[in-house]
Amino acid sequence: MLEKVRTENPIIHCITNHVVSNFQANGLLALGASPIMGEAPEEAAELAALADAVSLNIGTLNSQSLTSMLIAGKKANAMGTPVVLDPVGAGATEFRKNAVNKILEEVNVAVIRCNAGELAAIAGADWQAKGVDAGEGDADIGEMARTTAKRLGLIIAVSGATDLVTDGERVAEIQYGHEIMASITGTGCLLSSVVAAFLAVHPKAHFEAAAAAMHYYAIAGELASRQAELPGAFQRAFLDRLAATGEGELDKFMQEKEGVLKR
Ligand SMILES: Nc1ncnc2c1ncn2[C@@H]1O[C@H](COP(=O)(O)OP(=O)(O)OP(=O)(O)O)[C@@H](O)[C@H]1O
Ligand SMILES: Cc1ncsc1CCO
Ligand SMILES: [Mg+2]
Repeated sequence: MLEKVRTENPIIHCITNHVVSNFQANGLLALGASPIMGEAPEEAAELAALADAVSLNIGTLNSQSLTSMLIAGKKANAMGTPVVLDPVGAGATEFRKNAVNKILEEVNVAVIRCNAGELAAIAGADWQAKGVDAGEGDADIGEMARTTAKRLGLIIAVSGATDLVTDGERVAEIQYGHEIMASITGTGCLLSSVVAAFLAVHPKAHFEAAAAAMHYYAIAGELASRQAELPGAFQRAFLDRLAATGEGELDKFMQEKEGVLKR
């Protein structure tokens, strides 16, 4: 599924936050997609119309960018283009919570890519999120993801030490990755747009595409963690692994892991 992203080079329209915008664009380029960032309401419909997927991220939302997200999301829906939503810090403020609800009411979102704290906010579960970070809680993340995916009729891809992807019925669990991935900002945000890029080229298999994106990303992170121990070096190594990891490297990595588990 990864090679198809590289050969088709999909255009991803990102309305994202100003913390990660550059990292997100570079990560999409490393993957082999074509990012275009743009958040003016005046051009939101045109950008969404030329894109193969739309990636919405509320990390530094304001009323104008919310308007743009609604315009871009609706245009994408009308064109049959997939929309991914990253509800950054959904539980942190009323503004974010209301915005997520409004987007979910007005736009047909294919995948919500979030961390556990954001999922809990959407699910209405008891949870101590920590700003944009996942935080802590007792709720069963798998159960929360499944019931919320079913209720909203979409796919949920929740990241953390273990990633879960579910459409409410099927569940894929990804155990790869490394904790250093959470030590640089925006690994979740970039992941959301990587999911969008995989959806763009697999229109009939969104669940499989989201799971493949999460596998590729976690493995690239774990491979990069073997090359760099500190955040600055890791960010570089991670971009390099996103670019250099192909289907062959993914297969080799998973076979090695399997071997370790069996031993
Ligand atoms: N403890 C961990 N062990 C392994 N992988 C991790 C760990 N924490 C995060 N990751 C990986 O890092 C990536 C980003 O996930 P994370 O849950 O940190 O997103 P996020 O909270 O939305 O990040 P941000 O908002 O800063 O962009 C995922 O690929 C996830 O698998
Ligand atoms: C730190 C931060 N604040 C708003 S968005 C963002 C990027 C990580 O989600
Ligand atoms: Mg996030």
